[in-house]
Amino acid sequence: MSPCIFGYEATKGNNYTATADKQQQHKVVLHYVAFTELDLRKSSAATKTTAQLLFESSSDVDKFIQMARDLGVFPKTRRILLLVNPNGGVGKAKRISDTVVKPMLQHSGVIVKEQYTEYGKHAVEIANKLNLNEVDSLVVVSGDGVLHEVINGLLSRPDWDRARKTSIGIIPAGSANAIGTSIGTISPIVATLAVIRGETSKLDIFSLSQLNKPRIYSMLSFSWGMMADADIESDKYRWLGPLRFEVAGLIRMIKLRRYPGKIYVLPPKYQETLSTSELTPPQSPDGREPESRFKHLLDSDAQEPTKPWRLLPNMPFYSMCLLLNCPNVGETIYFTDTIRHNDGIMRFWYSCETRVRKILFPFVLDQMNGKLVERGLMQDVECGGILVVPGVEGVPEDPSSHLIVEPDLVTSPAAKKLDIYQRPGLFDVDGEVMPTSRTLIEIHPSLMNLIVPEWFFCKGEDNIKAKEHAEAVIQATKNQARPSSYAFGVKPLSLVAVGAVAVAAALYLSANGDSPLDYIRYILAI
Ligand SMILES: Nc1ncnc2c1ncn2[C@@H]1O[C@H](COP(=O)(O)OP(=O)(O)OP(=O)(O)O)[C@@H](O)[C@H]1O
Repeated sequence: MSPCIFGYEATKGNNYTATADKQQQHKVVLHYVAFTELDLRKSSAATKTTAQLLFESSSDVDKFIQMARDLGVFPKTRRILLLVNPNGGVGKAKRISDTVVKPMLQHSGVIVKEQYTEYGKHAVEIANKLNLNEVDSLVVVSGDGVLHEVINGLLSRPDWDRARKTSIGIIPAGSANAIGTSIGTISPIVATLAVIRGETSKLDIFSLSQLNKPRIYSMLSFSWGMMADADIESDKYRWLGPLRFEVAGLIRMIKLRRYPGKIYVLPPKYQETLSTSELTPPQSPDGREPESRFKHLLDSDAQEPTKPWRLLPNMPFYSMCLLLNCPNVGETIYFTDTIRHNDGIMRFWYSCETRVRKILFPFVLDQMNGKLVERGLMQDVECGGILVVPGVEGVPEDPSSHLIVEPDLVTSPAAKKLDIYQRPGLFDVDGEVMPTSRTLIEIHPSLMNLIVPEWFFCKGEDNIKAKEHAEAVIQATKNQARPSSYAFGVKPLSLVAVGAVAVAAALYLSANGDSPLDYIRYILAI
């Protein structure tokens, strides 16, 4: 990859003589990023460095700078609001901001205002109140959670249609960092370079509607079942960093739950089959964002959805469901290469599998190589909309809110025999919990603009250079032997985690009078 300039400093000294002190010469220092790896999913993929150009006169310096600007070599002047979550990840956001982001922005010509988020959901408020005349891009130094808040703050404004055009960016500094990993900006240097250069690609957004509740917007994922539980429960192990997902996932996989419910889907690209008058969405009474045309399905007294909706087969008990907008679920889970954040399609995976060994091994062995979905563990559905009808509704942590809405699925003798989970399973949207109830999920293709590296290739965008680079990266990823820190496809730290959990489980079982051998037999036999 060619080096990429992100800023410069010009000094004008005395006119040139062979003996002049170098410090006093006319010079331009170019700040640029050099790439050391082709696979930009690695945090060590790039380094920043400088080159010095000497000129004979100050007018030569001016001419050079003007020419470089005209040719687009230097970044364009823009105004950025930088939101830093001091608590993101294990508190690394502040360090990344101070040691990488701000020093790089200093010479870029980009005008920056920095603000710390002070409490949960603060970023929603900031994006909601932002003066759009003063900011061109809203960039977070955080995990995916704060970007989710920014999107929700912008899209819930009365002037959402203008706000959605403000470009948004992320410098990954959280635990999962799914968006940054997916677009190849996991290195803070590459991410900051992308923010400075300001190239954007379209971003599809999912909206999640529930009866009488404000709509929620998602740029990344919706899940229910094993993966949702593992993601949300992993918050207890935040101190472990990205490893927290593996530990929580393992615990949840060992005792899988069956969740009762039904899921209906619309055909993919359904919107394109509608006439223009059908496409114009009805405005909500307060003039806010357009309402859903399928809003009537949210009423629990509504009839079963009819054509073009269809009920997914293998109902009515799930072990996991996942809707995803990009290839990575996190830094350590590369799910599939078949999704892009701007392809206008919803891809949904679900599984009714509850045999531990059938789930555990693919998740341990294939979580980094994109083969998780190739194993047939999960059914893959392309769709244009989803209606999720859980058998038990409520706020998971509030027992007084729990309501069995599908008694046949939950309390029938057949359900009891299958040990169906009697409480609401967690609904996880972009890593945040939402109430578990009838939910309509719709796609809004290309609704927002996401800052990406200028070589990032997205289907439908005609950029040959970016396409070639993307293909080279995919090929390199497929060909590469696993990084040396992996043994038998598993990170040593994961092995330590697996070992620690196994020992803890054995001790726990011994304390309860059970034999650890019975436990191992139980896992292998189910
Ligand atoms: N100053 C703060 N104090 C406490 N919580 C905060 C603060 N600022 C933001 N938050 C909350 O921190 C949560 C997590 O933030 P973030 O997404 O940056 O990190 P993460 O969860 O570690 O990363 P990821 O989302 O990639 O897993 C968000 O829900 C946000 O509301």
